[in-house]
Amino acid sequence: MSRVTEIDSSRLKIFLAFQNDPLQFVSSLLYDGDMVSLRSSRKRPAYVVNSPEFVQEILVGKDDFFIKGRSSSVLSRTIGDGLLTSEHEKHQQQRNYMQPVFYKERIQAYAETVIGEARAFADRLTDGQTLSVSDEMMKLTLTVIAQTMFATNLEERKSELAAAVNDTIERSARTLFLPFILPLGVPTPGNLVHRRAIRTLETMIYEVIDDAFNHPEPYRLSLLGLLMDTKDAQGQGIPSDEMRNQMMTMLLAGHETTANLLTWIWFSLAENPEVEAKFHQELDHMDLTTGSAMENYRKLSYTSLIIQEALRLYPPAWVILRESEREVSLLGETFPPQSTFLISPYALHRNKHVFKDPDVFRPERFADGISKWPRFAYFPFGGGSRSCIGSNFAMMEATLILAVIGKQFRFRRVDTSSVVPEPLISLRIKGGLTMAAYKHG
Ligand code: HEM
Repeated sequence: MSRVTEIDSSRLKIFLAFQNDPLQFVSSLLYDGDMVSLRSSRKRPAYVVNSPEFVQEILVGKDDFFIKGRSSSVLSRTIGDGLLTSEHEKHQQQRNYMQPVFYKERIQAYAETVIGEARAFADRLTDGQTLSVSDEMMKLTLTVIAQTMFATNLEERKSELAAAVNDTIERSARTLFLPFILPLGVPTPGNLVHRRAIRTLETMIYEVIDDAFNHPEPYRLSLLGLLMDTKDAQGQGIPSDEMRNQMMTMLLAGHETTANLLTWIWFSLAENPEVEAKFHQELDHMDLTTGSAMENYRKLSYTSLIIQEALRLYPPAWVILRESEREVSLLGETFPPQSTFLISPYALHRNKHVFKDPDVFRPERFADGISKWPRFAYFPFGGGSRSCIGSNFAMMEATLILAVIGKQFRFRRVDTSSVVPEPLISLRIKGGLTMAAYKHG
């Protein structure tokens, strides 16, 4: 019997349902079969993948049959050919030269920066202050990325650059699932906003690259320093437009994801006082001002469970897209070239047959590890050759930011409006999240 089922609806209805509410759409198909065909065009069929086995086959087993396809074309309008968007040998080559930025020793040094920035943020907060937690987390993670990856202090340009990153992400997300992609050169209002945002980011990036060539020493241990030192077999260095692409990649991939995750966590802690109490109990027993940042990070075991649970319920990368380049056989089923596969961690992480009470925020479910679930039932950082290169960095960053701020403050919502997830490039809270900060301890 085929493991591919066909959805019982017209193409137009499917298209509209997806456009209207992508999360609801993918979730509604979760129990309709291991792989659900969307009855899209015969030439370019599309499928929603529901079974961890198929996910593993696509991301790992048969990964060389697939490219990122549409998601790459949309993002490359901003990033160019960077690690997130490049394909084939070029991707492999870029992954090899970028990997050392994420070596353990480097992460240790970044951890000190994270602690410093989180502490500066907490020191500025006052008891009873109302703030946009979503905006503040964006600015905080942007500062961290700029310091660790580009050895650059953004200071007063933080808000402008955060807004520019936001614009590029919003414009890219709005384009991702449109029936056709209008070239960026067409002067629609949306494209003009997008182009302006790219210019803002590029100006900062090229200023930093110029400065790094003139005064290399301060940049030596950053991504930029690594890019400047990298040579190919012929002794050729990386051209500055490729450096620009990799820096743009880090701005887009490495800051919004973590900021959204943190925002979801502050929301979840406020909604789940028992979890919040255990979180504070862990922090009360720790002195984050002594010992190395990395040592402290390793001791924050309950905080780490909270993060894993938030990554389950609110995975920033809510969808992973793949397109087959040629005919491919997956677990005995054959799919034609140019088939699109929609893999949604958001939907799969809520499978009631895998996770008991899937909608409940319960960090303890991770206490004895994840090996009790099928592989790829839980995969917030993707998998295979395209898995997240920054996953260790992200876990360290989120843990230390939560701990440093959580040691002094708790947050409460200031209104009762419902919190709605918004699936852009990464999963946000629609309209942001405003909360009040209260000092404790
Ligand atoms: C909670 C935070 C994060 C989450 C949930 C996340 C998730 C992901 C996922 C699922 C992928 C794979 C996408 C695919 O297969 O199509 C990915 C790729 C990537 N991520 Fe992350 N990410 C996070 C943070 C970061 C950070 C902090 C950085 C950099 C400092 C980063 C850099 C990248 C890059 C460069 C890629 C592309 C890797 C490649 O294709 O070789 N991410 N991320």
